[in-house]
Amino acid sequence: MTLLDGKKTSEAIQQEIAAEVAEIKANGGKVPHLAAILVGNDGGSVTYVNNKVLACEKVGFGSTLVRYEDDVTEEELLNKIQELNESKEVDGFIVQLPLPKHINTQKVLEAVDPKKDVDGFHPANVGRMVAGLSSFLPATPYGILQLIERYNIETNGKHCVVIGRSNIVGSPMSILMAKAAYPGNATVTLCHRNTIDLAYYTRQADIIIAAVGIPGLITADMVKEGAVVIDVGTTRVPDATRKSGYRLRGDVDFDNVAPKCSYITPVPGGVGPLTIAMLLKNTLRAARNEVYA
Ligand SMILES: Nc1nc(=O)c2c([nH]1)NC[C@@H]1CN(c3ccc(C(=O)N[C@@H](CCC(=O)O)C(=O)O)cc3)C=[N+]21
Repeated sequence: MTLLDGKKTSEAIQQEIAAEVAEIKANGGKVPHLAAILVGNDGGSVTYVNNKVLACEKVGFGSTLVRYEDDVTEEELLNKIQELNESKEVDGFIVQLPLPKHINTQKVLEAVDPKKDVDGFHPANVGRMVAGLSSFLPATPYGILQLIERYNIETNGKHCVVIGRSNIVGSPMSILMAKAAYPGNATVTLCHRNTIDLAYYTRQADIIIAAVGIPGLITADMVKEGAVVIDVGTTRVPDATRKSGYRLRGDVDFDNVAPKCSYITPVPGGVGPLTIAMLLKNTLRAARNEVYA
């Protein structure tokens, strides 16, 4: 069993990005700049956004964090998005999800200029991805592709079972793994909450990608010997022995599943860190105008 070390892979990617930033600086060019909009004080969201901002500093990007209280109006958010769309300084930006209930998330995501949509959530980028055109790939699926590629994991003709159909992970992942490309060329099954007998599918899987947010959903009896298991879940569960009061748990029962696997991602230290690295990569691509050239 080989651990897919997301931390190490993420650091390698961030070093590559830092080297490119140094080159941009040496040539007197503009340093890439990422902005993030964060609404509310939820501990998880605050941590993730802070990690993104810290990662920007580490690779030499500029960064801006725009914070609002939970009672921000949709209009205020849309005005800020307009300002960021027009900003000469900001190359790409994200609106951290989830947003409060009184805000129409789809309307907000559609207000982002697709050229600055480094989360890849705008329908224009989703459509371009599906059509096989150059687009911003959502950071988590993009990170999973990087892990597969950098560990030289075979995907051609393999049966890949994706669990979870979210717009940000499961759905795009299923599309990307079926594409005529590497990583890709897999036979893909997309399972979700309406799937009858999930284990029937997972037991046939060469590659399992679990992205549902149910801790420990995937147990050892559901996994074929030698399978590749990628765990996207990062659910906070109470843990009195930790200073923070919680710990992160994945969708996979790691201790019992890992011995059966050829490759497996840990949680934390698996897919999560890649999400940050690929957000930076997308920001670099935005700054270079690579996607909509
Ligand atoms: N507009 C938007 N874009 C996102 O990309 C986005 C979002 N909203 N909303 C929430 C989810 C979740 N997400 C994670 C990012 C990093 C880790 C990550 O780095 N996790 C570390 C642990 C971090 C910790 O200690 O909490 C790990 O797994 O090792 C996890 C989850 C991005 N998301």
